Amino acid sequence: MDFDTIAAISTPTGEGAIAIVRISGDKALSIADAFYKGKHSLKDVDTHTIHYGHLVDPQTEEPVEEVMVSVLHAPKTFTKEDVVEINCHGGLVSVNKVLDLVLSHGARIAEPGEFTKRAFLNGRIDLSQAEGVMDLIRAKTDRAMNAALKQVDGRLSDKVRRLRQKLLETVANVEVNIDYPEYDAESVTLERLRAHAKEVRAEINELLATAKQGKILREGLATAIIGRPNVGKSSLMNSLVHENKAIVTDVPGTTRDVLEEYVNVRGVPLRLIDTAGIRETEDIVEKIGVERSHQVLKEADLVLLVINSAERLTDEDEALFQAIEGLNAVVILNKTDLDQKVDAGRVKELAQERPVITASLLKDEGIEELEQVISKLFFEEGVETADLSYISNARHIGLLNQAKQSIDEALAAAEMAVPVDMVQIDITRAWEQLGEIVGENVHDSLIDQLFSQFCLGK
Ligand SMILES: Nc1nc2c(c(=O)[nH]1)N(C=O)[C@@H](CNc1ccc(C(=O)N[C@@H](CCC(=O)O)C(=O)O)cc1)CN2
Ligand SMILES: Nc1nc2c(ncn2[C@@H]2O[C@H](COP(=O)(O)OP(=O)(O)OP(=O)(O)O)[C@@H](O)[C@H]2O)c(=O)[nH]1
Ligand SMILES: [Mg+2]
Repeated sequence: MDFDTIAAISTPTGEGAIAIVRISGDKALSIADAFYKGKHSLKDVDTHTIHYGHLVDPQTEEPVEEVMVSVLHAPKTFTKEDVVEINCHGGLVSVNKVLDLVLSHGARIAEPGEFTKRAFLNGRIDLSQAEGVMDLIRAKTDRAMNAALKQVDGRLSDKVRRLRQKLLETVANVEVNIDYPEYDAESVTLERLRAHAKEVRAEINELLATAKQGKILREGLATAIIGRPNVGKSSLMNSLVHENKAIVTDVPGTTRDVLEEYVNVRGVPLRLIDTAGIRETEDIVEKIGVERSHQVLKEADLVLLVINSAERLTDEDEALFQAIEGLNAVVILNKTDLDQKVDAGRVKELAQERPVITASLLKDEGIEELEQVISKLFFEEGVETADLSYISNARHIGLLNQAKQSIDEALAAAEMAVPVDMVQIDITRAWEQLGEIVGENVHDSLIDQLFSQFCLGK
């Protein structure tokens, strides 16, 4: 396809050793060559080679930067277009000067995600692979990164293509039946269609079964630490992240706002949320914090309820147990190094089926057990798919559900002995819905919206 030449800074902003300005498009080489001075003209060098030299502003003849320039000829590049990457010194001023030079010689500044969008539009990758690229950048744990990498490699695309092929074959069968009714008795066709459709439905169900964990892998399990003031919530946060991120003091009401940290607990990504201790309070700042704590509770996938075992249970503790009714939770009886005053039997009763762990965060006791319980909660429920192909993207989940419904409708129609070409309509719809996952027949505005969520220079 014919596109203009784009450029962007492809490394994070800030000071670093090296920064890269990436250029892609027909004019990439001639643009870079206009201000590059080295041993050879960039037009004469082999593809996939890197060259030392200087950038010189042709107007002022002032040297701008000392650089290394990579030259990559189409089509074996990230975008399938000619690509030039200028590796310059990683200072804000330097890299922006280089970008300005590139832009003033005929390149246009790239939109967020535009390099990856070109890889898609030029047919190097499909839409689910492009979405995988973004997940790769955002991955917060090894596991999430592996899953994203598989998607970039086309694992999901291959699966979706196979399912579509299977549906297509049933449709082809139906066509034969319509065109040459004498070839294949309608009942035989329907029988085959039913069998194939059921197979596809089963595989879609398998994919959907990985979705819950996929979403958690991507976004982290929203884990709220709650409890009365001063019971050790912030201490728990610090123990789990193995760092002193949250302020811990012996003053009740220390944590005023909600504090978030990502942590990897035995492969389970947690989005840990430390909250303000929940109590009736007149302090205006603390009051807002307490309201936010209640809000966090509403959105939590998992609750860690901390109780001070060196004090008797209070009405506030009992109220907290009520507040977590119906939620996944682990109860932590903290401060076991002090004189024990809590009624452990009553806590067990209030916790119902939920795990209760005793801990002394001050002495670093109980954390191992808690980590074990969390990873068990996460992996026990289901399917830890061996090949790590999780579905985690809301768009994919929606489309899989739609395709499943279309197949259900086809199967229901087949049961009711409606004409076979009516059944075909439902199967074709399922085929189209699966196609949207890999980017077939998707609307331009959806494409634009998906890529605009990428970061600049990607
Ligand atoms: N300097 C630099 N590093 C980078 C990237 C980049 O664009 N520039 N990437 C950007 O994300 C990633 C690497 N991704 C890439 C993916 C495909 C191709 C590519 O040229 N593919 C061709 C040819 C493959 C081959 O030679 O075998 C193709 O698939 O046709 C290049 C980079 C990570 N590191
Ligand atoms: N003895 C003892 N003290 C602890 C233990 N865990 C935490 N503490 C102390 O309890 C006090 C409160 O701890 P924090 O972690 O700040 O408690 P919090 O629940 O976050 O308190 P707020 O933010 O005020 O709601 C601090 O002085 C901690 O050092 C423990 O296991 N044993
Ligand atoms: Mg705190």
